Amino acid sequence: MYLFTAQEMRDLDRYTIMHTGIPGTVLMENAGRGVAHRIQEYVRGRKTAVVLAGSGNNGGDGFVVARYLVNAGWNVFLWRWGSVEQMSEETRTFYQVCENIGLKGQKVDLSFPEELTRQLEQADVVVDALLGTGIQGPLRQPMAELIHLINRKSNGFVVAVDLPSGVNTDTGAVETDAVQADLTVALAAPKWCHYLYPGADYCGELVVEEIGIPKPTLGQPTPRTRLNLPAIWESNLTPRSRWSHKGHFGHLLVVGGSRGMAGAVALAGSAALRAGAGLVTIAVPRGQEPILATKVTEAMVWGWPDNGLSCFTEEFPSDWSRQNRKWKTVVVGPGLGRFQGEQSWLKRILLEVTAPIVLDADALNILSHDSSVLKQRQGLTVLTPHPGEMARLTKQTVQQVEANRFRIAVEWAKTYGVIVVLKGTHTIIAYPDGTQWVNPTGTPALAKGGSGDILAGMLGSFLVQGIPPEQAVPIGVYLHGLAGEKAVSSTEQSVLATEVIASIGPAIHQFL
Ligand SMILES: NC(=O)C1=CN([C@@H]2O[C@H](COP(=O)(O)OP(=O)(O)OC[C@H]3O[C@@H](n4cnc5c(N)ncnc54)[C@H](O)[C@@H]3O)[C@@H](O)[C@H]2O)[C@@H](O)CC1
Ligand SMILES: [K+]
Repeated sequence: MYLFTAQEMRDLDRYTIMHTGIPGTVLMENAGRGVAHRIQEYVRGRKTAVVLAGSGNNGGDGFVVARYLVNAGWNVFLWRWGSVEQMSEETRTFYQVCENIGLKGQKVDLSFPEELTRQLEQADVVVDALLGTGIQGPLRQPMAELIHLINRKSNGFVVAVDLPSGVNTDTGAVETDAVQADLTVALAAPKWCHYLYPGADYCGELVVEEIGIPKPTLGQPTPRTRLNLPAIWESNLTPRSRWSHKGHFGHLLVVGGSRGMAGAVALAGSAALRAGAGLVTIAVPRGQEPILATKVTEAMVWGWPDNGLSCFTEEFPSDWSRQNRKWKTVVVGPGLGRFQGEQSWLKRILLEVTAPIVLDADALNILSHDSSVLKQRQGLTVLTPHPGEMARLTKQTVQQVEANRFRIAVEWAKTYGVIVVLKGTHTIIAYPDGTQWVNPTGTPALAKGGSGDILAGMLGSFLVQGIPPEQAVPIGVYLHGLAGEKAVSSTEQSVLATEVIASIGPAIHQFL
C-alpha cells in the first residue's frame, strides 16, 4: 500500500478522471458513501450527526456523507463553510443535491455559535469534512476558531473525512489547531500525515476507504513511499529444511561492546541468533572477552586490541586481514564507544569488508565527521540512526530531522548510496533509488535503551542469512516492532530488552 503526498493524490485523481473517464463526482460519491458506511459500522443504530462541510472537495464528500446518513434514517444537522459561490464545482453539485432533497446546509456564522454549539454537544457523531489535502499554510481565521469550537464542544464520536482538518498532509504538522478525531477515513490511500507526528495523533483510528480508482491506476504515477507490509517480503520467511546446518544461515560479525557497554553488543548478538543467524562472532576489546563469553553463551568472542581500559584502539587484530572476507555481514556500533584513531579504524573496516555492513550507534557518530567514505564502499551499507544520530550525520537539529522525516532519510540514502533506517515511531527505510517504506509495527515499549542494539542485530541476522537486502532490512524492522508488541505482557513501561529478544521467535513464527 502506497502513502501519498497531497500532490501525488491530486495527480492520481487527475489521472483517473482524465485517463479512465470516471468523473470526479463519481469518486466523490464513492468517497462520501464509503465514509457514511464506516460511520454506521462504528456507531450502530439511527443516531444524530452534525456534518461540517468546507467549500473544497473535502466538503463535497461531507455533503454526500450527510445524504447517506439521512437515507439510513439518521437525524442530520448539516453546516456549510463559506458561500455557495466559493464552493468547488463538484462540491456545489452535491450541496445542491442536499438542498433538492430538503437537507438544508446552514452557513456557519461564528458570531452566533449557540445553535451549532448545542448540536455539537448533543450529537452522537460529528463529521469533519472541512479541510482535506487542499489545506495551505496555517489555518486562517475564523476556520481556526471553528476547529477550536469542535474540539471543545463535541461530546460524540468525531470522524475526520480523509484527514483531520488543520493537519498538513505532507508534514503532519499542526500549525495552529486541528480536529481531534476518533476515526479518520482516509480516501483511496493513506497520506503521509497519517504516519507523521503530531498529525497522526489527531487521527484516532485510521481506516482506508476504496473510492473506485481502478487498480492499475492506483500507484500510477507511482508514489515513492509505501507501507512496509508482510505481503512484500513474507515469502522470504520459510520453515527450515530438515537437512539444514549452521553454515546455511551465515556467519555474522558484531563489533562493539567497550567497557561499560558489554550489554549493547550482547543484545545485538543474542538478537541475531534469535533471528536465525547460523553463527555469530562478537568482537570486543580484549579486556571485555570474559564478560561477553558469560553473557552470550551461544556466540563466539574475538578479542581485539585494547587500550588497557577495555576500549578499542586504532589497531586491528593480527588475523584481521585474513578473516575480513569470511564474514557474510558485519554489524559495527553497539556499545562501540569513542577512541583515538576511530575514524581511520572505521574507514578501514568499511573499505576492506566487501560484505554488507550495518552501522549503528557510535559507528554513526564516528561516520558523521566524514561520510564520504560510504561512496567508496564495494558492499551494501545500512545505517540505523535514531533522530539524534541522523541530525549529527546531516548537520541539522533533531527538530529539523523530526519535521522532515520523510524527506531527510531518503535524501541521505540517495546521496550516499546506502539504506537508511531512520528509527522512531513508524521507522522509515529509505533506499538509494529514492523510494522509502514506512513501518507500521512498534510500541512505546521499545522506547528504552537496548532496542536499537536488538534492531542492529536482527538486521545483521536477516542479511547474513542471504535474504536480499531490500527485503532483509524491512523484514528486520517489521519483526523488531512486532517482537516489541508481543513482549508487552503487562505495561509498556516495564518491558526489558531481553524480553523483546525472547519475542523474536513468536514474531517470526507468525509468518511460518
Ligand atoms: N476528485 C478529487 O479530487 C477527489 C477529492 N476528494 C476529496 O477532496 C479533498 C481535497 O479537496 P481540495 O483539493 O478541494 O481541497 P480541500 O477541500 O481539502 O481544501 C480546500 C479548501 O480549503 C480552504 N483552505 C485551504 N487552506 C486553508 C487554511 N489554511 N485555512 C482555512 N481554509 C483553507 C480553501 O479555501 C478551500 O476552500 C480530499 O482531501 C478528499 O477529501 C474526494 O472527494 C475524492 C475525489
Ligand atoms: K477533514
